[in-house]
Order: sequence, then C-alpha cells, then structure tokens
Amino acid sequence: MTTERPRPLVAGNWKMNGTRAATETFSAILEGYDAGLRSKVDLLVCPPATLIYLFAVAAVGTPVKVGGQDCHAATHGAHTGDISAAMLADVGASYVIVGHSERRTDHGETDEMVKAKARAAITAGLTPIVCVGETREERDAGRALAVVGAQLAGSMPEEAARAPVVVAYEPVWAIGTGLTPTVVDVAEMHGFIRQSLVDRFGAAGRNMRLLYGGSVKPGNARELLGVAEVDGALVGGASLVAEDFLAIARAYMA
Ligand SMILES: O=C(CO)COP(=O)(O)O
Repeated sequence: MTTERPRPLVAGNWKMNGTRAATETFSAILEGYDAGLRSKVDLLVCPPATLIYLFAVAAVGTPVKVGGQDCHAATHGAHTGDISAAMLADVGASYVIVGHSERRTDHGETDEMVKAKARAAITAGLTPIVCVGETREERDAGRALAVVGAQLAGSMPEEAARAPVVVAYEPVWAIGTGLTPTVVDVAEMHGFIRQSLVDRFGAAGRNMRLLYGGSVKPGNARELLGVAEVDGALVGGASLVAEDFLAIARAYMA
C-alpha cells in the first residue's frame, strides 16, 4: 500500500473582508511564495467575490490559486445576489468553499444544499472545499464524530470518487475564537474523516486533501499541520495578513 501523502494546501478564507486596496496584501503573498515554499506547499486565497477577478489576473504566471467562498447550485437563472460556479471559473477561480459553518448558520444551508453546490462546482471544473465541523455543545455531548460523519455523508457528492474534492474540518467553536482542539482530538477526527472517505470513495478517499481550520496562526501551525491526516489548513483571520499567512505555510519548511 502506498503511504504517499497528498501535497499540502494552505488556503486563506478572507470571508467578508477586503476592498481593492487589499490587492497589496495579495501581491505580498505572491511575492513571498518563494521557491522553497513552492516546493513544499500549494497556496490558495479565497477573497470576497468582488476581488476574485482582480486577484486572478494578478496571479497569472504564478502557481497561487484563487477561489470563491460559495456558489449557487444552479448554472444560471433568477437567483438575485447569487453567483454560479461557472461564473467563478469564468473569472479565474479554480476552487470554491462550500458549506462553511457561517453559510450553514447565516443562510440555513443544509447538507443537501451543500452537496448540490459541491456537485455544481465539479461540473464547472472547480475543486470544492467541503466544510464540516461540530459545535461546542455537540463536542461536549460526545457527539463530534457522529455529527461530522453525518455532515460528510450528506454533503459529499458521489462525484468525489472521480473528481478532486477537498474536505475542511472546522470545529465551529474554534473559528475566530483563538481556541483550538488538542492535537489528539484533531488526530482522532481526521483519522475518522479519512476512514469514512476511504470506506465510501476508495482510493480517491485516501488521496483527498483534509484541511484543518479554526484559529490557525503562525504560532500553532507547525503543531496542527504536523498531525497525521492533516494535509493543510483553511485559515481565516491570519490569512488577511500576508506575513502571517506565509508564516503558516512555512510550517512545512523543515
Ligand atoms: O473559518 C475559518 C476558515 O474558513 C477559520 O477562521 P479563523 O482562522 O479566523 O478562526
């Protein structure tokens, strides 16, 4: 059996932050992604939709990828305010986050909806990053694995057996709080997610990248990213500061 791990991915989720002036931050990320880092880790930035085209143009000729934070499940139509996966691809995105806990909470997105969005992303040629994660109450009740298992079962599209999909484990209580699970808890959850994916998708499940997200900072990146079955990070707040984002990626430098 091969034990080769997927190449790590450090992804920034800028959430609803950034105007055109933030192109400076993005340029600093492009500049700081030197040959050493490039040899070890992939970089992705998911800015607000208004900045995707600008960033994608700036990233031309570099290996840095740009992604969306959400997409609609339909290809086009009467959906005021929404953006389709094909539209994201059209302006240069190659990834899209789906099912982030803030979308699940703020917009009532269900596993079924997240699965439809992931499927639409694949159809448009994007790699979806499917987010899962338990609340504090669910963890305290000993239900973290069951909750995440159900989210995975409901949110991952069948197409993941053939097309690239990334899974991000983000405990809701660790997002933006400065709190993180212990490495033992992260290892348990990522091992569980890996096994679920292998059971369902076979070899594709073994090669899928599993990101950890929730208060990843330069100071804890090495510890969190060193955990078994953690193939990268989905970074919120720290991805808004070029030097912090790059410092997290440097956790992969020996
Ligand atoms: O939600 C997150 C990334 O998608 C994590 O956010 P923070 O890194 O700010 O905790």
